[in-house]
Amino acid sequence: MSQHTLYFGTRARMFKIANFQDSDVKRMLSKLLNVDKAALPKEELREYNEILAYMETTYSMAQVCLNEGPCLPLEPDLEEVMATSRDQKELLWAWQGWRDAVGRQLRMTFERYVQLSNKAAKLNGYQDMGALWRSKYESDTLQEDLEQLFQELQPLYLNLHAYVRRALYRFYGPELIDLRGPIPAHVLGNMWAQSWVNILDLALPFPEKPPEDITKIMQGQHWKPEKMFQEAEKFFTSMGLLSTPPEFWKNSMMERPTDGREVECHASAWDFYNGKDFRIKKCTEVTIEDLLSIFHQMGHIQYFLQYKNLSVIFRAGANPAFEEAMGSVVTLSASSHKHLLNRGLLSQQHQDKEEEVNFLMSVALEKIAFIPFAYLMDLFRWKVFDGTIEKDVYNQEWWNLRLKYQGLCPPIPRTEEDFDPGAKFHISASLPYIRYFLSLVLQFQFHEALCKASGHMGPLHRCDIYNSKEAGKLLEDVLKLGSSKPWPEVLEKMTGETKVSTKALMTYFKPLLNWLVTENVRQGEILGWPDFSCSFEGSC
Ligand SMILES: CC(=O)N[C@@H](CC(=O)O)C(=O)NC[C@H](CC1(C(=O)N[C@@H](Cc2ccc(O)cc2)C(=O)O)CCCC1)C(=O)O
Ligand SMILES: [Zn+2]
Repeated sequence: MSQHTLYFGTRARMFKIANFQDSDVKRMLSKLLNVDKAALPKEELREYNEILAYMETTYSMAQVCLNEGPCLPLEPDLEEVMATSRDQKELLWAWQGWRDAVGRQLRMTFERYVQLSNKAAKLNGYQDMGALWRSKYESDTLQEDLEQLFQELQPLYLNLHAYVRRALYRFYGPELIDLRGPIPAHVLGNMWAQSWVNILDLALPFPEKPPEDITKIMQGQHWKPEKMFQEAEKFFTSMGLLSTPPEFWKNSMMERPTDGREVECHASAWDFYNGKDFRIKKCTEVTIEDLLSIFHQMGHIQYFLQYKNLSVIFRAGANPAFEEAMGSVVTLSASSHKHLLNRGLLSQQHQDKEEEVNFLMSVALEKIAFIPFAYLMDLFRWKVFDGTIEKDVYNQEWWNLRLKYQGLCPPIPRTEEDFDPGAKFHISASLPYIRYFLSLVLQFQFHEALCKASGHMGPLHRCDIYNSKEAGKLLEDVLKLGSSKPWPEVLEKMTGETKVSTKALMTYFKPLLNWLVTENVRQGEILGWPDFSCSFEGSC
């Protein structure tokens, strides 16, 4: 891919785009001009690739060892501890151990990664790598638009944060939780506190009506990873979309290898750009969380399949957030009560009002909790690339953003020996992240449009587009355009709107927001974290 990019990128530089009339040719030339890291001189490209390999290998090989016991990898062991342990000392052990094993090791390398990234960006005509990443969205008001979306979602996040803080206070007590302060980052059920769905049991609005445990039902029905992949594929084919070719089933890695091979377990979907070979690599566990993640990956595969006949220059999503939203929009239907009941993964026929609030809470703990995290991940990196954040304050600036946007603080003091952002996959793998923030808003906008096309009546959170050929046709018309048209045109084709809007997301969560506001008023909650004075240097 790098050779192809360099060869055609170099030749594209011989032409002045302004001299062309055909909009497709102009679009192709402008995309070819960006050769990303291939612009680096040979020596520095080699060093850059070594740095990327070192960061990703460090991340994928890292383990945290018990005193005299075994060493635990991130997937599935440390993630399991973070998800299920309710012992804050054990949570702290995993949280700190992971950051010592990964973040600390990457600190120096990351500084060199920033230098080489910015050099590559400049050689492509960009101010810095952040500017190159943002250029994928073809908008000169991107940062303002993103801030506007974030502000519109604040009421929802602040109410959820206050409510969850109260739930954690009830369980862990005042010595750990300050009802007017930020939440310690290790008790939210996830290594990066980016999704809080694993503490649903502590935050269930109506605990006397707990939802059925779908993971237990899957294991009881002897689900295997392959069946999970087939289930995800069936969702797409039920809508009249494309099935996966035989190579997919032959070449994908669906489970962690048992032959001793060390693999990067973070799930990913791969297009080999030959129109035939498409793969998913995942260390699958039989859980509902992994089933939904496979739906997400299969969404990437469906996009690859739909645009495989386009010129290779246009084989990408309309913008990176479209790619992410295509997989996630399907999970909104797949995780609905109606769908899970229809697929035999739930037995309870209907949900009453209170069970519906419980359900919406579980979706909010996954999707609303994620908003500020997804926003700050690249706010941090953009500032690192443009020099606003200097290398000797990487970690304290990271925690300033975690406090400001997520209302979290580190459970123990952090120093500049640490490099906590490096403990997140996408930072060690140099994968941009703002795509997930934008995808969160887009996926609800798509969900609303697809539900309408499928003839769904009633609340958005009860919609399931499974089996809808109309929704499938709408999706297909968008997916097969790839990145050949400006994304506002593609958005309009799907939703009738040319702007990203939080309206659909707010509609989906309206019943929950009403309940949250009432509950928080009843408890006299403070929204936000005015008491952010942490006891010692920046920790809770
Ligand atoms: C060659 C290559 O790089 N391919 C790309 C795809 C492409 O560019 O074509 C790719 O496979 N990227 C991997 C990444 C994997 C996952 C992820 O990392 N998710 C984020 C954010 C998130 C969190 C919750 C959620 O519900 C949805 C997303 C995280 O876990 O932090 C892990 C589980 C889900 C998605 C992905 O699929 O996006
Ligand atoms: Zn994705």
